Amino acid sequence: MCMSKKYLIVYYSQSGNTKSAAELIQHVVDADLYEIEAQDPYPTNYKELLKRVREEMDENVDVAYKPVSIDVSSYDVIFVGTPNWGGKVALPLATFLKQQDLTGKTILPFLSHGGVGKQDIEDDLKELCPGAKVGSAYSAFQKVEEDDVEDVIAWMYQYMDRA
Ligand SMILES: Cc1cc2nc3c(=O)[nH]c(=O)nc-3n(C[C@H](O)[C@H](O)[C@H](O)COP(=O)(O)O)c2cc1C
Repeated sequence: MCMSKKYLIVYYSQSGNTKSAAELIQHVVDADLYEIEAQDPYPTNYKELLKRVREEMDENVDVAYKPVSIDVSSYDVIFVGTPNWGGKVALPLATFLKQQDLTGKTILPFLSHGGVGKQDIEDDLKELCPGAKVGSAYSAFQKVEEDDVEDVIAWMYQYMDRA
């Protein structure tokens, strides 16, 4: 991967799994790292969390996120990390992405899932980031460990010439 490019990692993580992948990526590539958080924190109780997210998805809510100062225009490659939420990008991160102009940017998605894999998350990202080049996602079951670093490097290096 060309090191003169500027790299950003932006992610949402409800229970820390996507965060572990974000931190592993930052271990490999010199990137600025930002976490998106919901303005109104989600319940810690899993049933209540699912209920709220289901309602927000049904009602197509743009879930607000806590103010964060990221100027995406200064980056060439943006690693975007999300948990799989019903085959979609986590809602506060989706709101953030919708509000950015990512035209011409390379988006490298990574995600954590609970057993179903990446489903339609790449397509969801393409819709959320019109004009961006969205690569194929690195997908992890729950948390990544240090041992996964070789897989992460192999995934990143697919984009060496293009990113
Ligand atoms: C609202 C919600 C919806 C989810 N939907 C799915 C799903 O459709 N498929 C799946 O494999 N996992 C699903 N999961 C599980 C998460 O993707 C999984 O636990 C992930 O590791 C969480 O990452 P995080 O710790 O970064 O939040 C869902 C979790 C939540 C909270």
